[in-house]
Amino acid sequence: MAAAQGSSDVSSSAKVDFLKLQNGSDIRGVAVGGVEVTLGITTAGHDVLQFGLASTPAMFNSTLTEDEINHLPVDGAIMITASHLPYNRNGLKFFTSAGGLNKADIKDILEHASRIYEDSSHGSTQELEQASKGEVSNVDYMSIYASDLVKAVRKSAGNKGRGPGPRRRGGAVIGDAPARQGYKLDKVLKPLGAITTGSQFLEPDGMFPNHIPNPEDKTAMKAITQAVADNKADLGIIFDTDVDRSAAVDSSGRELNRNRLIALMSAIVLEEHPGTTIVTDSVTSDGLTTFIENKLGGKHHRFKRGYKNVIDEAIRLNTIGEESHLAMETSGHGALKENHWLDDGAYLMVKLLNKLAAARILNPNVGSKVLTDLVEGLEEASVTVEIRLKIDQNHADLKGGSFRDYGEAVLKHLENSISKDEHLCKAPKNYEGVRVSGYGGWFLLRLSLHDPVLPLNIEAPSKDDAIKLGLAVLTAVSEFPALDITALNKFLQQ
Ligand SMILES: O=P(O)(O)OC[C@H]1O[C@H](O)[C@H](O)[C@@H](O)[C@@H]1O
Repeated sequence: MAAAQGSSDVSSSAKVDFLKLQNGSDIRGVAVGGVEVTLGITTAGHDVLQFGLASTPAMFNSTLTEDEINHLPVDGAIMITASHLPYNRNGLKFFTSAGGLNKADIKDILEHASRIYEDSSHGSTQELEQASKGEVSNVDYMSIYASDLVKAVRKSAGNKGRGPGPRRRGGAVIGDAPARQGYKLDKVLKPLGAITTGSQFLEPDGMFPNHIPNPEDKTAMKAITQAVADNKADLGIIFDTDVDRSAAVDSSGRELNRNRLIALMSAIVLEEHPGTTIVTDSVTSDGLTTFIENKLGGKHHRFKRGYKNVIDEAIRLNTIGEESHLAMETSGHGALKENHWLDDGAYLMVKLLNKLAAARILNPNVGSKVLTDLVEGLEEASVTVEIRLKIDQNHADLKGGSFRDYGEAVLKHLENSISKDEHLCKAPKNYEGVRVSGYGGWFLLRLSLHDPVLPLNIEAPSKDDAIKLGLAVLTAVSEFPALDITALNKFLQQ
């Protein structure tokens, strides 16, 4: 199993000796990992609360919820999920009340686990079960968590009526919960008075038969947009598998994801915290910066790719006296200071529902246009592409070095080459890769966080301009034979 990273920087030692833990999982975790995790924990003498099918943000929340009857809060939580990755992958996310564990903590856990395994007698499952000392209880935590979300939205609506309960145009909030987290719709949206008829793919199915469970995926967004249109709904909401990412669609079918969702969240957060800094990943658009800084009066800090990087940077800014309340990636990961810096797709959607609920107090007929209006003025490029260039790790040109070194060499060469081009200008502030403006648009070439890949993002006002930017990259990278430039050539020849 791969260990997935969470989001905190609590010291490793504080977390080793969990007293009472719980585990929950997305749909594939139920089938694969839950039993083994529980057995491992009880064998070590600790009690386990099993939540069954759960979401990542809920698992973290269970470390904070005060509920003596249900033995809450727990000391630590483990979520079994591989998010949007295929059904045959799995991973673990670990939480304490201080947030998710970071890379160093996880390395520590893995080293501990490996030592314990080596020292153990490698007993059979039956022997382990017999040795088991901790107690296992089942708790329906998702109901507790969902009712807290409902309370949060009701509070925003001044506790009047049932909440946003969209009624215009047939009054529906449509959910597309890629076959995994749909059950939550009934527990959150229905009590708020929303009609959820037309919601789709709600039956848990770990094979993900309908589309990749990823709000960045075009097919996924098309599916929810179609459902909104078919049902004349006010709002569509879509999550990834473990609900730490989300996106929305307004009643006119306009997608509220990627830069647009960051713009929308920034508008909401900057109303509450004027002038605050919004931290985002590196592939956000120039239009987003203009929108945050000129229209909303905030500060845009474009940092690195990776939700953990973005969250940690926002936390760091606060510690050095720069106020930041929102850290968000174009992938749909978003964390708010008010929500313990947890990347929580459900909480982002609650913030949107809050906005809708508050607007309905003034005008009961108002729909999701309230949200769309908040991103009015966000400039968007006509052409937006991401092209991923693979590095062949076995190629002789690597000369035995790592793909990272090779990628760095490509980037260095690109940087030199663009400095000689009068049409191009290097971004004055940039935290990863090479970001360049020119021809009314920009490109960013960087190393992938995990893979032997150099992702290239290009945004431009026209295909011609995008091609000019792409050609500037091609000229520099063609000198590196271990780099597969097929995808770039294909784009340039289209
Ligand atoms: O660097 P890339 O290959 O584009 O991957 C970047 C992505 O990696 C993971 O999925 C992280 O969870 C995301 O936060 C990040 O955006």
